[in-house]
Amino acid sequence: MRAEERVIIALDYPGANEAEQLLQAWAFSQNKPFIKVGYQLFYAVGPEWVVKRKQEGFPVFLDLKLHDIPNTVAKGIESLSRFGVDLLTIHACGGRAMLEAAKEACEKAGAGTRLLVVTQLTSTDRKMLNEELGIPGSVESSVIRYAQLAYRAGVDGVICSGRESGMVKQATSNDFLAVTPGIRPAHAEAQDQKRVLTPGEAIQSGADYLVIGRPITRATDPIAAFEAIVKEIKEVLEE
Ligand SMILES: O=C(O)c1cc(=O)[nH]c(=O)n1[C@@H]1O[C@H](COP(=O)(O)O)[C@@H](O)[C@H]1O
Repeated sequence: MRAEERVIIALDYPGANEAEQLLQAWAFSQNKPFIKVGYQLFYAVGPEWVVKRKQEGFPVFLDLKLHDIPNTVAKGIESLSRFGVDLLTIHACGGRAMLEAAKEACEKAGAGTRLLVVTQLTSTDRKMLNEELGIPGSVESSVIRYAQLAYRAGVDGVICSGRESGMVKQATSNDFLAVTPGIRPAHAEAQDQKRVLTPGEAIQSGADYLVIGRPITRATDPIAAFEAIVKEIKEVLEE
């Protein structure tokens, strides 16, 4: 996979105008970047906008992080799979029956959509895990536990921080996708993220894709920021 294909730009914008302004840069390019549409944009623009981006050639990650009883999640995935996006997300803490039902629904749709499982959010640190959520042990051990559960349920991969991607691969399989948010170029502020790595570090640790939002979308020159990240990844891949 080329360096530019490993970056997923999180289009966390309030509406279509802001998102389209960024995507304009690739209007005539054959190599469109991977984009992620999350709650904020999806609830504002709806499915048609997402389907249109797919038709234009953008690989799309529709990140709605479903979490409910197995039947409800499976029916939700059934509806979402019709959009023909590349990636969808559900939460690991829904448990094995939920994960299996979601995967079955995704496969049944036959659109080739891959299903990812959110382990522990990258905004979670050990103190929060232990004291607020009441889950004992380290964040890493919880991520690995969820990743193994997800792997056994037959989904395609997990969302975890770059700090855990190598461990996830070791505990599951090298083909099991590790998609990592919480990416911050050196010296950038972590903001609400707790488990952060630089783009180069995340790739080095075995991440397949990096999800990056504000370091690109809030940069004074978002395209230059995207290109600098791609350059950093390239350097690591060529090492
Ligand atoms: O599922 C995700 O993409 C996700 C999981 C997670 O654990 N942490 C996380 O930050 N994300 C998403 O990744 C993006 C990170 O954005 P920035 O912090 O702006 O780079 C956001 O769109 C989050 O919703």
